[in-house]
Amino acid sequence: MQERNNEERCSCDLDRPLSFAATVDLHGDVSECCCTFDEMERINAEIVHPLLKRVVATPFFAHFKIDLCSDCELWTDAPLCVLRDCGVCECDEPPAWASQVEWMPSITGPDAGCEHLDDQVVTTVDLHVLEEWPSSSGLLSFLNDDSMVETESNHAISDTAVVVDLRLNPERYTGYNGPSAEKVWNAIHSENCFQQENATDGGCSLTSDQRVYNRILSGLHSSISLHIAHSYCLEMDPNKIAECKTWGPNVTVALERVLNHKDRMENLYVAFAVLLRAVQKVGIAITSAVPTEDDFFAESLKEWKDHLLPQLQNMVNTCPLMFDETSLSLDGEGLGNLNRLELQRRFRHLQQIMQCVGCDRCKLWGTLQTLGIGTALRVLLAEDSTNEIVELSRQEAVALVHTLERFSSALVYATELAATSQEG
Ligand SMILES: Cc1cc2nc3c(=O)[nH]c(=O)nc-3n(C[C@H](O)[C@H](O)[C@H](O)COP(=O)(O)OP(=O)(O)OC[C@H]3O[C@@H](n4cnc5c(N)ncnc54)[C@H](O)[C@@H]3O)c2cc1C
Repeated sequence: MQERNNEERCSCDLDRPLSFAATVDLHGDVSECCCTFDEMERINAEIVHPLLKRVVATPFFAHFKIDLCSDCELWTDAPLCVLRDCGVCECDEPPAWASQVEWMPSITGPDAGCEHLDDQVVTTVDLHVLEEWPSSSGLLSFLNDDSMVETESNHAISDTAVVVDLRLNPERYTGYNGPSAEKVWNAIHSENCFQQENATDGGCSLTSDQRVYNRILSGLHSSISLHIAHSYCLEMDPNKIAECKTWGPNVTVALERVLNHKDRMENLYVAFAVLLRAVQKVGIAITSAVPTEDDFFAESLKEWKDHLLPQLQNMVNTCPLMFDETSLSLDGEGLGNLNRLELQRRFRHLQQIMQCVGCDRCKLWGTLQTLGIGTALRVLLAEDSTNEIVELSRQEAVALVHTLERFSSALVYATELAATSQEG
């Protein structure tokens, strides 16, 4: 990580006395970043979060394609779900663009081979995604020698993949827990994350890139926990099987899982900073991923291009970076030396782990955010010196923006839940 002098440091002069971070004893610069907790919190609350919410509510950014039927290849899974909300609602009315699909699966309606989906199923395929996938060789392919991170653009779309409307499938409490969830989180933290080895000098043996990688995944976990705490089932419906009657915030869950753990909170800030920097850096590619001649996406393009993107670009000029990707450079010092194949291997493993999530709704959001994180690292690790132009597939653009929105919302929820706990 390059040291910045005082002039280069973040100094967004936003006049609002809000500091949730201070209330949970987080002061000064966020680790691995070049911004304080306070600055990051304010920028998110005042600029980024309100605009992101508008962007992800539009049709382009609200649709994501996923294969919920993929099997867990790593172990035999025994999921435990208590709510119907574990399921994913697919689009009842497929969006107009979905009707242009050239390829259709042989079975319409519920897929016989997919036990996860018991709602009415519309097995449509996103033509835009299909178009981008096979032509991904023209993109930054992470499977060739220059590759670093394998992302979805390297994978073929499976026959059982479905388009889902994320607005109908909010990330919230589903009741997924027990050994299945435990095993997934354990695989993420104890196998996929870089493990600390005892350094001879007794110090930290992880390099900066390894620490950032670990922090992003821990930040993802914090974000998921805060979304659960923010939309928790407070009372089950006694008249219906496995349905929730009353939804609301659960402060105890927020405190126990995240707010009382400074490291988990800090890692959420790091994850937010990394994703924000990636979205800033690749803004033009996100614009390019939105079809321009399709009226269905006009609002999506407008919200992104006319509102959020200019603000993000403005922030680059007026407020120095929150995260400096040169600290991740593969040619730099420290973990810059991270082996490209090793990073690729870890992401492939992470994708496999997400296939083992035993609840459809959780799998949807876990998979989307894995792709968002992978895309962010791909963007930040692209070598500027070669003037590499990063292109994003539809899926990557949606996942990247949505993952930033998840982390951004989680920071806001943390503030709200902490305030509620102090009131009580
Ligand atoms: C990918 C994925 C998505 C999920 N999505 C949902 C969902 O949408 N809705 C839902 O209700 N449930 C979801 N779950 C389940 C949920 O995350 C919890 O596993 C479950 O609620 C049980 O929580 P727990 O209290 O046992 O702790 P868990 O959250 O399962 O944590 C397990 C252990 O991980 C460690 N840990 C916790 N937080 C962090 C952190 N931030 N950084 C590092 N280590 C940490 C702690 O040692 C903790 O004991 C998901 C699980 C996974 C794996």
